Amino acid sequence: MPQVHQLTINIINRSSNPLPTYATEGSSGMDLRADIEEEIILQPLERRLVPTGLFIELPLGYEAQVRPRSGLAIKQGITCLNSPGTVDADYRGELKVVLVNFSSGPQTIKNGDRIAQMVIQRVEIARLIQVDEIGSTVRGEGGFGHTGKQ
Ligand SMILES: O=c1ccn([C@H]2C[C@H](O)[C@@H](COP(=O)(O)OP(=O)(O)OP(=O)(O)O)O2)c(=O)[nH]1
Ligand SMILES: [Mg+2]
Repeated sequence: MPQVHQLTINIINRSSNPLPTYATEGSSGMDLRADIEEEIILQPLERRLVPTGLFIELPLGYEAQVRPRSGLAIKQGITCLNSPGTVDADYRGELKVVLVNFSSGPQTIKNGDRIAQMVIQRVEIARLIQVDEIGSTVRGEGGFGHTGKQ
């Protein structure tokens, strides 16, 4: 699968870990690594803001999504509490990951562990126009499971 990287993004790496990379040529996300001096032990249902040591300069019209890794979720019950985390184009602070432990036992995070993945996405910047009526549809106001389960 040929992949052309047309988009370049400036990033500062103050961690001792390598820059995030796409693990395979078809990967959507680049894994983010924990940049921590001491290991973190997350107790059941405990949440923690985990630093990455990364500072990104996203072009306007893009966002970065911080998403969970499925392996961590299924093996250790660890996920991103605010999934998907939204990194705004104008954010210049450190990229951090809001981890939570949904397992029944303590879970350990070590420096350099790949704790989440970052997906770069285009976003539309919309202008809202206030009106009194909006167009009708077949679905109408039905939602939240109104079409059933099967
Ligand atoms: O998983 C995340 C989510 C957010 N952020 C950073 C970048 C983002 O631009 C900023 C604000 O995130 P968000 O808008 O989700 O949080 P908020 O609670 O609305 O804070 P703010 O009032 O600063 O927008 O925090 C992260 O580093 N990781
Ligand atoms: Mg916000």
